[in-house]
Amino acid sequence: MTIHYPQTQIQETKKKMGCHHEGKKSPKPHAVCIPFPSQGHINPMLKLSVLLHSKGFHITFVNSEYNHKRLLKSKTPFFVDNNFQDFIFETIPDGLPLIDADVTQHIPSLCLSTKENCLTPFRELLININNNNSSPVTCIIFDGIMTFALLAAEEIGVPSVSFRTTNACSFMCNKHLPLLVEKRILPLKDESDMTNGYLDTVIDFIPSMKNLRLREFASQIRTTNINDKMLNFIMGETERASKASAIIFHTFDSLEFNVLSDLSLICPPLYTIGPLQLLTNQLQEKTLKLLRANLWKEDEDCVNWLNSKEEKSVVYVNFGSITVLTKEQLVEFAWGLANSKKNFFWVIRSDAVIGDDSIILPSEFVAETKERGLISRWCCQEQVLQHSSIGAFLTHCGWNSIMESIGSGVPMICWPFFADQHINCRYACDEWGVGMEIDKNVKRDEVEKIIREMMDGDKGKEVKKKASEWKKLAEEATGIKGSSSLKLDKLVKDVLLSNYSVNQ
Ligand SMILES: O=c1ccn([C@@H]2O[C@H](COP(=O)(O)OP(=O)(O)O[C@H]3O[C@H](CO)[C@@H](O)[C@H](O)[C@H]3O)[C@@H](O)[C@H]2O)c(=O)[nH]1
Repeated sequence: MTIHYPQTQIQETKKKMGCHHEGKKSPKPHAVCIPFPSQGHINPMLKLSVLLHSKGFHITFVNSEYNHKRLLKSKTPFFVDNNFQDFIFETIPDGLPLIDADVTQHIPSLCLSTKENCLTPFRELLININNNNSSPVTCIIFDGIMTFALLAAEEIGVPSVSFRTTNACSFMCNKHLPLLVEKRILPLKDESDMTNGYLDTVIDFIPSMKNLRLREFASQIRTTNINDKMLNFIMGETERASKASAIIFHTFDSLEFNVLSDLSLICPPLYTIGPLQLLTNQLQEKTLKLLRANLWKEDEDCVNWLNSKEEKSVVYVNFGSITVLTKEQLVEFAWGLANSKKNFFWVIRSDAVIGDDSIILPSEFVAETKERGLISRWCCQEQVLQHSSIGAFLTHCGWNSIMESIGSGVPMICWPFFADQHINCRYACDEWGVGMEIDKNVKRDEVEKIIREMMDGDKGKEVKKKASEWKKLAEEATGIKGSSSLKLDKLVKDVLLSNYSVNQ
């Protein structure tokens, strides 16, 4: 797939920029950062933006109108009354009908809508910035699945960097989807392939990734239709990422060394910058360091409750911002937690259960666990994972959750839900040794058993040891001379300032 840059559009955009930035003296380099408009993408982009701000960049951070309203409503500390110098929030529409509810938008619709509808308002925004702002745009950092931004960057003549908020392994899998199609492994022959063992087909031709199974690839590719929109969306966005000036992965070198080496042969320059929270934690400027963007309102402080619990005695349960559970799954998890007899802190989003507005947990469960269980709607996950009372994290394996857990040395119980979470789970459990997997078809007995094993068993001991080893490596990567810190500096110097210095 090739991108065609319409020359007339490039000229048109430049014409609309009354004052071209070429030759203009720029007081500060100006990075426009545009995340995919969902929580798991906004968080890492915000952290990266804060880091760039600390390196002297003026930042414009572009949210969708829908999310901006929610961020104001959720009263996330420091977001509402932000008046940070040179850190500006702007909005563009995401193209979906506006709804008046704090819910996860339908992700496939959001993917297709941003692709179709966001270029025009984004282009207008860039023109406005360049016409009205004393520091014109000098680079664009766009979410890895928002490649329409490449075109806008080309039109205004600045470098553009793709920021993958998932890991290098999942990108490597996506890169090889066309080969799976060519080998007729995809699409599925018919619906029965979903259940007849076909998804266990071994895929042994992906560089540096051994013994993969088809089910570990992005779940959206499980289709019988070669023209399926999401299959083509993923292949298209992955292919177009190669047109960027560089690609950033939210990871660190030692974690994905082999895959990164092989990817570097077929991609633009790669920059591994993570775990991001370990880098932002080192910043001096407190306000920006604490800048967060919660789409859901945080519940009352859970820290007091955690403070009352013994060290490493609490199982933290959180399935991120997109996962939805059936009522049956919710109840199985509930009884698994109750029967394990361990302390637990469980976050259940207000829109996390299918077909139900309110959370319905059996009253016997509530009575049984009231002394040792806390349930909340949303929390500050980073803070929770760093709390000394947390002994394990029952997670859906969203990549941020894994990076936050690894950075805090917390072992994981893995229950992947969709997208890249299957490959994340596979690597967390089999390659890095920091996780134990729960069967998709969740049953209370298994939940109880795996929690006990993790908290008290021999396998649990091994996994905890690995988790603290990886924490050390993550700290090394983010130390002053660590690979992630050096890569961030190199990205700034070699890519993000390349246009800026030309203008000086
Ligand atoms: O109560 C909560 C729940 C979540 N979070 C934060 O929200 C983010 C959630 O991100 P993630 O763990 O990656 O889960 P998702 O929201 O599901 O993330 C989406 O985006 C990720 C990055 O692209 C992908 O890896 C996932 O598969 C995809 O579902 C993390 O930073 C959490 O710290 C909170 O602060 N409080």
